[in-house]
Formats: sequence, structure tokens, C-alpha cells
Amino acid sequence: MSTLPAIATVIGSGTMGPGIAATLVRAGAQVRVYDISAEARARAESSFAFASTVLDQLDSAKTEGGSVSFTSDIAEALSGSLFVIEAVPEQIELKKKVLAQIEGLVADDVIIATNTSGIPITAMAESMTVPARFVGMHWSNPPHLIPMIEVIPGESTDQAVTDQLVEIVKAFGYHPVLEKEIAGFVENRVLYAILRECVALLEEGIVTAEGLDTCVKWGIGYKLSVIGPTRLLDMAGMDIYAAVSGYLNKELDASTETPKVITDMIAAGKLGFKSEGGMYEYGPGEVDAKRRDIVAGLVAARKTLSSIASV
Ligand SMILES: NC(=O)c1ccc[n+]([C@@H]2O[C@H](COP(=O)([O-])OP(=O)(O)OC[C@H]3O[C@@H](n4cnc5c(N)ncnc54)[C@H](O)[C@@H]3O)[C@@H](O)[C@H]2O)c1
Ligand SMILES: Cc1ncc(C=O)c(C(=O)O)c1O
Repeated sequence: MSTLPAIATVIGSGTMGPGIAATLVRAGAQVRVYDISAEARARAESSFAFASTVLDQLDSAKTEGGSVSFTSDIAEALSGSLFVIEAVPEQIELKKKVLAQIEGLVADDVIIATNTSGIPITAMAESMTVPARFVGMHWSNPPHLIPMIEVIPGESTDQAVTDQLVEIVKAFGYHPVLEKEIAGFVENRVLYAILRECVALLEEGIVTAEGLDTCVKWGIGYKLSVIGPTRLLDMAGMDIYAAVSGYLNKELDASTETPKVITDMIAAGKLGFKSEGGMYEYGPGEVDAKRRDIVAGLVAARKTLSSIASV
């Protein structure tokens, strides 16, 4: 298989599943979506429709023949499927249970990919019957807008399966990044290093949430969206990096636990958009308005970034 599989299945359709499905459908795949929860399936149908309108706004290439169906029957979702993406919650025991269920319903040569945010692939594959066909496929949120996917083979993954996944990712127009297995993979190791420092700066009262967002969006995000970090080092100079890291690295937050400010917010029911309060408070309708602003910003930025030379 060197192109997009004709029939694909997404298992778990919460935050990530619908956008993943919309991306594959746009590229011409027949996608079946299964979720254990009827409520989640209903929400997924509208999220899928919304993601499809976002793909229209992007003017991304569209291949005819794509279709989607939502089902409460996992056997129906997997029947005839050539490619399966697992996107259930980030709990290793649940994922292992779902993988066993999937393996019981597909042929041995069907590729099973996981969208885990960073659980090592080898640990997840521990009790699989055919771990050679299992591979990490980490999409970034929102999956229909961020055109990069980390491809992570585990110790037992067949090289041919990894190669096929790289080709599949290219077939729907995304950038595959092949990595060696490490907890958190590359993207979340970098993101969580940034977020750890951000939360520490907030906790210490060094900056407000608004100030932090302005500093990181314009000072770091804008720049890094055009210039990758290794090129940035070339631009700044190794002598500067050595001079600054020499006094700064030992000052950076190095805590190994989830910060108290975050666990306190969770205890107070402040989860962010999903509870209409987190780092910021949201009045009626404000979460939807923010979501729309984020999508509009990402669509505009992706169009611009796609049209310029990448450095
Ligand atoms: N949310 C993100 O920003 C993000 C980004 C990249 C990767 N991920 C990863 O993707 C995976 C899914 O994350 P999410 O944010 O979409 O989670 P989510 O909680 O929003 O959705 C998970 C869905 O799985 C369903 N589910 C639970 N048990 C199931 C089962 N046994 N069979 C079928 N469906 C089941 C739930 O009903 C829910 O709808 C996780 O591994 C997560 O770490 C998340
Ligand atoms: C906070 C956070 N954690 C994990 C992920 C992905 O695995 C994301 C993301 O994709 O945006 C995230 O924002």
C-alpha cells in the first residue's frame, strides 16, 4: 500500500477523532468512526461537519470518493478496514483493551496506528498478538489544521509498516516526521518544556496570563512558525546560545510533578474551554467565539505559511 487506504477506521471520536476523519475523507478515504458513547458520536457528527467546512476554507486539495459513517458497532466499523487509528483517552490500560478488541476484528496485515500523545509504543504493544503492525501516529490538535504528524515505530514495529505510514501521511498532504521512540515524542517534549516554564512564571507572579500570551505568541510562536529551532540557533549564533544558556539553564523550572496551580484549578472545576473557565473566564458565547477566532487565525496562518519558503 503506497497511497491512502481506501477504507479506514477511527476508534474514539472526542476532541481528535472527528478532525482526523474529516482529513482522511477529504483525501478520498471511506472512513468509519466508532465511539463507545452515543453522546460522543452525536457531538462527533457535528464536529466532523464543522471540520469539513474548515477544510473548505483552507482550499485544501479534495479527492472525490471520500465518505464517512458513524456507528455504535465496532465490528461494523472495522469490517473490511485497511487502516485503523485509535484515538481513545490517554490511559494505557484502556488503550491496551481497545487494541485487543481491534485485533480480534481485523486481519493480521491491517495497520493499527495510535494517536497517543506520548505513551511509548512498545509499552502499548506489550499484549498485542501482532505488534509488528502497530505504530504511533501523533496528530496535533486541531488535527484537520495542523499539517504535521509524528510517526513513531515501537521496538516490534515492522520497518515496512513505518514506511507505509510515512507514505499514507504524505498521501493526504501532511508532513510526516519520523522519530525514535521516547516518552512524549518530540512535539510534546518541546511543548511541555515550554508549558512547564510558562506555568512556573505565572505561579511566581512574574507576568500576567495576558502578558505571557503576548510574549510567547509574538516573541516565540510567530518567529518559530517561520524559522525552525535549529535554524534559529544559526541565526542567533552558538556563542550567544552558550553565553545565555550558561547562566539561564540552571534557573529554569525543573519540577517533575504537575504544578499545584493546575491541580488546584482542576479541583475547582476549572478545566478551560470545556468548563467555560480556566486561565481566563468566559461569559456566555465567549468560548464559541474564541474557538472561531482560533480557527480563523490558524486558517489564515496556514495559508500564509504554505505560500512562503520554509526555513
Ligand atoms: N486533545 C488533544 O489536544 C490531543 C492532541 C493529540 C493527541 N491526543 C491524543 O489522542 C487521544 C484521544 O484524545 P482526545 O483528546 O480526542 O480524547 P477525548 O477524551 O476527547 O475523546 C476520546 C473518545 O474516546 C471514546 N472512548 C472511550 N472509551 C472508548 C472505547 N472503549 N472504545 C471507543 N471509544 C472510546 C470517548 O467516548 C471519547 O469520545 C489520546 O490518546 C490523546 O492523548 C489528544
Ligand atoms: C496541552 C497539549 N497536550 C497535548 C497535545 C497533543 O498531544 C496538545 C496539542 O496537540 O495541541 C496540547 O495542546
